[in-house]
Amino acid sequence: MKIAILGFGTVGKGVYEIVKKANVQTQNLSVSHILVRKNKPRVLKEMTDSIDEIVNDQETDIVVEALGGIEPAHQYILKALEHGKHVITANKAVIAIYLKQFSDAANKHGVKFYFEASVGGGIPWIQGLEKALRIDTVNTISGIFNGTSNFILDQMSRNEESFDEVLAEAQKLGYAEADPSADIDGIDVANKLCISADIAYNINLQDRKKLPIFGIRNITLEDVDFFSQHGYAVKLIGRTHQADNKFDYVVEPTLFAHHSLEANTPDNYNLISLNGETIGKLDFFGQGAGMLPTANAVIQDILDIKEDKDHLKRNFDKKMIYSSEMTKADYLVRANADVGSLLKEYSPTKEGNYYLIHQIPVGKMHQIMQVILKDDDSAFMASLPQDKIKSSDSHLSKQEAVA
Ligand SMILES: NC(=O)C1=CN([C@@H]2O[C@H](COP(=O)(O)OP(=O)(O)OC[C@H]3O[C@@H](n4cnc5c(N)ncnc54)[C@H](OP(=O)(O)O)[C@@H]3O)[C@@H](O)[C@H]2O)C=CC1
Ligand SMILES: N[C@@H](CC=O)C(=O)O
Repeated sequence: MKIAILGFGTVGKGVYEIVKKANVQTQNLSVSHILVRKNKPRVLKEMTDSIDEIVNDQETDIVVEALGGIEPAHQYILKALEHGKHVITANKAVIAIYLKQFSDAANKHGVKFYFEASVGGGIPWIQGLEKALRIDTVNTISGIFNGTSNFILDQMSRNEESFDEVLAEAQKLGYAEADPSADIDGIDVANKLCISADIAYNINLQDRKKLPIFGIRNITLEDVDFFSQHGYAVKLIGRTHQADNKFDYVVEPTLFAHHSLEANTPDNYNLISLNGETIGKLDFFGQGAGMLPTANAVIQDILDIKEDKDHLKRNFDKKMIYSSEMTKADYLVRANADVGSLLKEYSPTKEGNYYLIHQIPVGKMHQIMQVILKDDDSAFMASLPQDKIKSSDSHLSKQEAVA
């Protein structure tokens, strides 16, 4: 099979490297083209700057899109599908918006559109989710979906390195997005959660403007220490659950007890869980970012196409209602401004600059946080796992009540 790779950065190079290694599974694969920008030197004979040359090449079977971003990735994927090429992409930003359009185009032109690498890097998450859905309704999806933010939080807590230092390291290691604000502001998690929810619920969740998304941009070493003193590690989490034709959805920092699986997910690793009716809780763990793990997931899709393996078919046309009130949680909010009055309905208690708020609807907490940020743009918040905060030995239950 001949493969064209669009984009020769971290992922594109990883795919090229694995195909070139030509092991037993991949020995009949070869790279026909590599799309690079006009101004780039052509250091490999496969390089071209013409997408038309690629889609019009009768011998190219599969196009691997690894450019990133929305345009021209969106147009190039459609063009390749319309020219009868199978398409594989790792680009969650473009899939989160156009999954239905790509799937419809692939069906129309009798080709496959696969995207395992787009969520969870090297973890076979999409495949695991689709397999669970063959039998079960999946009610909950949650977990650590971003390698860069996990690497940052892990290094901050283990080595007391500053946020900026660790972010620079994550960029050097090829974990971060071209614009790393997607990693630290929760947008990348939101894209991956959106793709997962689209598949799990068979919906087309395109408009995420009103969804609660809060990242780790404002976290400090002092926050990490404070949480740790109280027995918790902080992780950036994506979470959705459905019931009675409604679903909720949130991206936010969350605290986990030191002994939990989440707290022990290190480096660039992801931990994604689903809950199905008969299977119960299933956890998926592995490297969520990085050149070779991500390229490995792309090659798995290539081999599925080579072996003519179908993935789950979805039309993404179910209508469900998003509810911001479906779930309540306890939160810790760190703010320099006096925010007690904003939160008084939820019995806040206070320790230093940290407010503990009880059982507030998730959507409401995110709305209030937007107000708090207007007074203190360095404020931070994290939710708490329900079963932990109520334990009588928790230091957090011994805080002062806010008048
Ligand atoms: N890195 C990772 O661990 C993972 C990445 N992904 C996804 O994979 C995709 C690629 O990521 P990654 O490889 O890390 O990104 P990189 O920035 O390392 O690579 C992208 C490459 O594509 C090139 N490129 C961008 N636009 C064009 C264009 N119009 N024509 C030709 N070349 C272009 C870039 O060139 P230039 O540098 O000149 O802009 C760059 O060389 C992204 O969607 C990302 O979200 C998914 C899972 C994991
Ligand atoms: N920037 C992303 C790359 C993989 O999806 C991450 O850090 O998880």
